[in-house]
Amino acid sequence: MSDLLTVENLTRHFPVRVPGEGLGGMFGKPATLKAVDGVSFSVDSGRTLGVVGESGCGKSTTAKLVLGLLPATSGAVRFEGGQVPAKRNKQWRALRQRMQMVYQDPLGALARRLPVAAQVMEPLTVFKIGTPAERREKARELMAAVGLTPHLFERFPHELSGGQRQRVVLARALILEPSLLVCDEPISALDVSIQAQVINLLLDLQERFNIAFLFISHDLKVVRQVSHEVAVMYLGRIVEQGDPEVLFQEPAHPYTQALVSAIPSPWRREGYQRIVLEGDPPNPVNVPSGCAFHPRCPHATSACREIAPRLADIGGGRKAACHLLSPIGTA
Ligand SMILES: Nc1ncnc2c1ncn2[C@@H]1O[C@H](COP(=O)(O)OP(=O)(O)OP(=O)(O)O)[C@@H](O)[C@H]1O
Repeated sequence: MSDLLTVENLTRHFPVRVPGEGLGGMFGKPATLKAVDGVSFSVDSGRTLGVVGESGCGKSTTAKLVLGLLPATSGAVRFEGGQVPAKRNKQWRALRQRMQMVYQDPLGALARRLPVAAQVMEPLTVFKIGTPAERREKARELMAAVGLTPHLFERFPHELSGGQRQRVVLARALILEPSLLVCDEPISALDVSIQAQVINLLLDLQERFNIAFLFISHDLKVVRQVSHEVAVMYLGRIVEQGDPEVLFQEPAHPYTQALVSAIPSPWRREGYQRIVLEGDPPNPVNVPSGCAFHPRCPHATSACREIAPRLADIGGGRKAACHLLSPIGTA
């Protein structure tokens, strides 16, 4: 199975201004915010890579870089054998047909004054695919595939429930037959009772259409359920990556251990204690030296304060960026 999506050493730094001292600091000192800082991964056809990490760790920025919605500062994204271009040119538009995005807020993603069937059909019109009758037929097919009944087809988004709207968004994303769906918190705006339905639908669609997912969420339970592989991000970097069952049962990196320890029990091993992280929440403008996690890490040594660990193989198909887990080597 060859990689569908390969991300190599991707970085995105934002120029920002931070409050400074004296009069000159009134307007803020220029600084660099490292939202994504050297991220590499790959996703195979029909597989799911789940990306987790606390707010601000760079998940959404990674998604935008993959889709070419944001230019990278450095690094590369390869999709279906081609480089995703930095500019929105003809090649980018062709690739974008094959990778689609599902956002958190389905209402915000849909036009208010257009019946949902017309919105599902729209990508075919934009890309001039098929005749009007063929487009209508394809839209009906897709809406049925995501579990929308015909009496809803001509309704407006505000006349649907949150779950139905997310189904519309999915039908529209699938109509161009993408091979990759980038899902950024796709269920977090939905009622808990509906979340499971949408997750089951995503799993079903993946099996039927062999779609790969880059699945971003802060909900570790959902990520464990849907993912074939999980990447844990901290301050713009992947700190641990591997099979979800192993990673969630036996988290190796101290940060993953803390994340997993916060998940309500049946998941936790017997005797597994909740780990409360000390120290301030991370600031991507002022990334700590060495291992960025060291100020909050209960096991940090002097080496951790000085040398940035690289993401290295720690056995069992797992990778971690931690000096405690692999011999010292810088990132
Ligand atoms: N356009 C921008 N300009 C400056 N900073 C930005 C910009 N976009 C994102 N950031 C910063 O980059 C960092 C990563 O943001 P990102 O949205 O990728 O995080 P996230 O992990 O998706 O967070 P959340 O789970 O809250 O959505 C944050 O510190 C954010 O404030």
